[in-house]
Amino acid sequence: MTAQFDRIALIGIGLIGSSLAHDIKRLGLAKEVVIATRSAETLKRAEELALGDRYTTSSAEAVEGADLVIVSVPVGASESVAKEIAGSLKPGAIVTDVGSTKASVIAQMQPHMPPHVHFIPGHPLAGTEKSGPDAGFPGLFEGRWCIFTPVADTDPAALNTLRQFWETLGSKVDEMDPEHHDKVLAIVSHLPHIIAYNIVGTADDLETVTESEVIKYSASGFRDFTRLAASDPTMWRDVCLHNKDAILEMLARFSEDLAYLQRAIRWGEGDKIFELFTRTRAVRRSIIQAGQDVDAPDFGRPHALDKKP
Ligand SMILES: NC(=O)C1=CN([C@@H]2O[C@H](COP(=O)(O)OP(=O)(O)OC[C@H]3O[C@@H](n4cnc5c(N)ncnc54)[C@H](O)[C@@H]3O)[C@@H](O)[C@H]2O)C=CC1
Ligand SMILES: O=C(O)C(=O)Cc1ccc(O)cc1
Repeated sequence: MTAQFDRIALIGIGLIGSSLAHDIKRLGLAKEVVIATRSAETLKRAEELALGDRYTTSSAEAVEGADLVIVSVPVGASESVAKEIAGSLKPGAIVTDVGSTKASVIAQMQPHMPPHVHFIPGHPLAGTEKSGPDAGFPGLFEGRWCIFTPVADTDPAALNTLRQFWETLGSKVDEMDPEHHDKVLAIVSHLPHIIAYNIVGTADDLETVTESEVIKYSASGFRDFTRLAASDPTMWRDVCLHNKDAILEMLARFSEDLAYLQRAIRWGEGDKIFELFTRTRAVRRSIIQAGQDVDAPDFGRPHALDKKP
């Protein structure tokens, strides 16, 4: 297969950047891959893992002559990266990102993008709780959604090129407006992580009361939460701060529904409890029927929220 790109620059080489590097190499998608990351230590590790062809701690240097630039850094670092690369981007380059929140990333990056490049925000709905260059692996994006949230007047040819790139990695591509993306992801991804961080934090506080029995007897339900709660603190702090409105809206709704369940338990209203648990069981069945692998990290159908009243 002939390389789709002459030079790809990967800015940030953690779980997502390194998974992209593995796939780009495996599938021969670029003649050259240039890797940039802030810390010299991470860069050295990326080189040891032979993730690219050239390595630099300067994002500006990395993007020189690149026809595709993929920014894979915590969303709070988007503006500083955009500022750093803006003056070095090649005319006609496609600049994309993989951030878990979209409206904030657009607000941080778009103002710095020169008119001669194609800025196309994106978000692969694929990942794990691990981070850093050792965490990446080939095939992470296979069978997963990648959502684009294009800005006004996006060049259809550039959009198509980026779509082909993700499809070559095995992803299914969808488009949404950024605000809708942020609402959907708040409920299907951000809230589950926040709930996990919270319940594991509560259990940890209770450790002294329960004499370490929380950890000793942790059953699979709790263990599932600890996986999510082991996710990268910087990345998830940034998600919370950069999707604040949608997360607070969903948390308010969640708290209301929790209060309903709490009340039903207090008053012994078994019918209400049974009805809710039956309804939620059906959700998992419909995810399986839709062809989603529910045992792997996944987010179900991107438009699930549309069905809510
Ligand atoms: N972890 C996951 O499961 C998923 C993460 N994402 C998004 O992908 C992005 C990257 O996440 P991960 O790869 O998991 O994080 P990570 O923590 O594994 O890697 C982040 C990388 O960015 C680098 N970095 C941080 N600030 C930088 C800066 N100013 N300039 C250059 N490099 C910088 C770090 O050195 C590191 O190499 C985040 O925006 C996250 O929201 C999207 C889908 C899934
Ligand atoms: O590990 C998991 O279960 C995840 O949820 C991974 C993940 C985290 C953040 C994203 O924006 C997309 C995927």
